[in-house]
Amino acid sequence: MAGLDDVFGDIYDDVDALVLFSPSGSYYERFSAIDDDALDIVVVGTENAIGADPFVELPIEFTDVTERVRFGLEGALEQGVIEDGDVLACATSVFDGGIDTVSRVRANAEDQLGLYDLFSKSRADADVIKAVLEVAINLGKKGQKGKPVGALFVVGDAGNVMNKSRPLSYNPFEKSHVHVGDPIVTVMLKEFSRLDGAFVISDSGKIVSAYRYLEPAAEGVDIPKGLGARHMAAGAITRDTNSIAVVLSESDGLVRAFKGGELILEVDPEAY
Ligand SMILES: Nc1ncnc2c1ncn2[C@@H]1O[C@H](COP(=O)(O)OP(=O)(O)OP(=O)(O)O)[C@@H](O)[C@H]1O
Ligand SMILES: [Mn+2]
Repeated sequence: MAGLDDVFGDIYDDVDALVLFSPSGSYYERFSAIDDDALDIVVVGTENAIGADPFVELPIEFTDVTERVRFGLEGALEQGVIEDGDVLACATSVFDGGIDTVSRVRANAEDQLGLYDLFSKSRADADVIKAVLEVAINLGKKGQKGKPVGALFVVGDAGNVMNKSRPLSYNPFEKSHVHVGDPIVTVMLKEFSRLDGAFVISDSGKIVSAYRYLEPAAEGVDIPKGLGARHMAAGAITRDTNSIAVVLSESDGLVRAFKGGELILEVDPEAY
């Protein structure tokens, strides 16, 4: 009689690599001990606490498993750890706790979201982009005194962004040296996001200005219908400069990221 291995075994039959998402140290060691030279093991996670090599870093702990896997594979392809067409067994956690699910996926280089590029190939530091994304997600979760709030952050290439925008009000960051990673910044950004305009942040994370009205050239920008002026300006400034933009929508509550004039990422803060 056939055992479960004969049935479920198809899932990991002839895979080129095993991709472990945020494994515990002991879990990782059990797989590293497998005696099979043809089987590569790749670890993906928000931090490499277990010192795995190769390792692919996630910018956020995607709660959507499809996004988590796609981002991980995009990063692994980009780093040359796996190849286009490789068959992978991706082991991850869908429910709370440890790894509970294995998906069989074929790596497809043409099916890239550009999500990995957003972090690794932008002018701004990956940590800065990650911090801004976190601020936007937190702002989206809590709103401003319970009311939904919108916000627009333009990150990187700040000199050019300043040249293609003008002030709507005095700049509270004029003489300050605050950085997106600083604990006080979340409070400040939350406070200042009540008023109009965009925050401009440098490659290294310094907050250059609040209250900027963006005036980029809008041609060649193809953002989804239904999004308004804030999203249009966000998309356009990333085409007109070497920046990326993170937008929290006041009307639908979603956080979106743009690069090169295109929508790259869309997440629901409530899911984090
Ligand atoms: N060019 C711009 N630069 C900076 N901020 C802008 C720009 N255009 C609009 N905004 C800001 O976006 C706010 C909302 O505008 P609008 O409703 O048209 O955008 P939206 O894309 O629909 O965003 P939301 O989903 O948050 O409503 C404006 O009140 C303004 O603060
Ligand atoms: Mn609107």
